[in-house]
Amino acid sequence: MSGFGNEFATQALPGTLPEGRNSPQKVAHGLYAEQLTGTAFTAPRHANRRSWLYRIRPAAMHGAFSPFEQPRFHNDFQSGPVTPDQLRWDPLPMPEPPTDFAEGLFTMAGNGSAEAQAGIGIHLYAANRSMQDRFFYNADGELLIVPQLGRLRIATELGVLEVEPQEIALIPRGVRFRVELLDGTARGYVCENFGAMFRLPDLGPIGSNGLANARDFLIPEAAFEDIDAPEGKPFELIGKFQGHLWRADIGHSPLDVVGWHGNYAPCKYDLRRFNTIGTISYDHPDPSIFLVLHSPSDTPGTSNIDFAIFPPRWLVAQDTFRPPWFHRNIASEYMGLIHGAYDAKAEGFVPGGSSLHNSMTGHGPDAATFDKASKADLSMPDVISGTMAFMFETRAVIRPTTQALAARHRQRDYQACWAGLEKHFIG
Ligand SMILES: O=C(O)Cc1cc(O)ccc1O
Ligand SMILES: [Fe+2]
Repeated sequence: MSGFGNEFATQALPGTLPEGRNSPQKVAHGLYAEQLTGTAFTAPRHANRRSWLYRIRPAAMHGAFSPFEQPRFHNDFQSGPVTPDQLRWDPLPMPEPPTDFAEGLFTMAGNGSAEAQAGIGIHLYAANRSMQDRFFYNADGELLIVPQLGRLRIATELGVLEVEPQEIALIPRGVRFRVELLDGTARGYVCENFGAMFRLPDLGPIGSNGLANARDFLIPEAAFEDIDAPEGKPFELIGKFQGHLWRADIGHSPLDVVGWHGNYAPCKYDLRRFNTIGTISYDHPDPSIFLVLHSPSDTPGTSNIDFAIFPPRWLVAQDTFRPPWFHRNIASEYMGLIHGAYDAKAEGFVPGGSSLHNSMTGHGPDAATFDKASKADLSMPDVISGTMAFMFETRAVIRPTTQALAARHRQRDYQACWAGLEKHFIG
């Protein structure tokens, strides 16, 4: 099905969805009715998100929760000093022992909290096996999954999404799912959104089309599992709740929703469908022109999180330094690279890598990029192809975790990329 935030109705067995009401005395096929709300009951209609699920067993059926030990995945963004240094990392190394998606999550940075209902958790994942007899949900926020290596099959309560690198998946807060690896190994980025749900940005003078078009977001049809755990060998439900992981026994697959209707559902989007808009005269526009999704904050025009991409595009600007300019912003920027090379960095920023430039920290093109772009022949258009970088941009400072700062894959010489910028001043 297609269309961001649309109202959908889907059933894997005919006659599942009740007509004219949500909660009949008896649901067809002996199912239970359950409502899943993602916004306040009283949220304005345009922002109100909920779905009705018709399932084999209610979500309430599972054992008691106890802590699940996975110390690399958390929301401890510290309250002490945070370095204003420019930071960059190589990709997270692939694990050697069998590691699934939940076990392979590694928290890099973040701000805010689930409790504050504002902020971001930024995580990487590296996995080499599918989740087996195990299901995951996140009560703390919506998950934006950005695969960088390997295709994922994400089986959710509301249906199955298959995503490959250069596609993204959005899993709403609370929705239970299992991640299977279709290529044996997988690596990527996860943005955990503690604030308002991601939405498509207003387009202003761009008009009624452009950037990420609503119809290119794909939503799964209902698909269910009717699986009971073997006697004495329960499955596992892992929940993330208030910054920590918990586990509970569950005697059946919770992916047992036979039909659902509503507008609170997972979706996927192919970043290659992005309608990229840029200058056809002069100057390099602000990166807000590349906005895919944003989570608004309580201040109009100032996002909790912006998810922007840097896709293939033509550069035609005249009398212009065409790559990203040198800059300092009030916002903070965490970048990743899915594919190819990024136009502001000649080397060192590799696919699977990350960079972090916090509020008012100076950054921009490296010395090699500055040199090349300052001498480029602007009478010819230039094409940037075979690339896909992205940015999680937030209003609050992005605090790197202790493990990210200490990580072997951190590039401790990152600042050297600007050391070769020469003094050209002629007084
Ligand atoms: O820092 C970066 O590379 C991201 C970025 C790109 C751009 O085109 C303009 C501003 C900006 O922060
Ligand atoms: Fe920047």
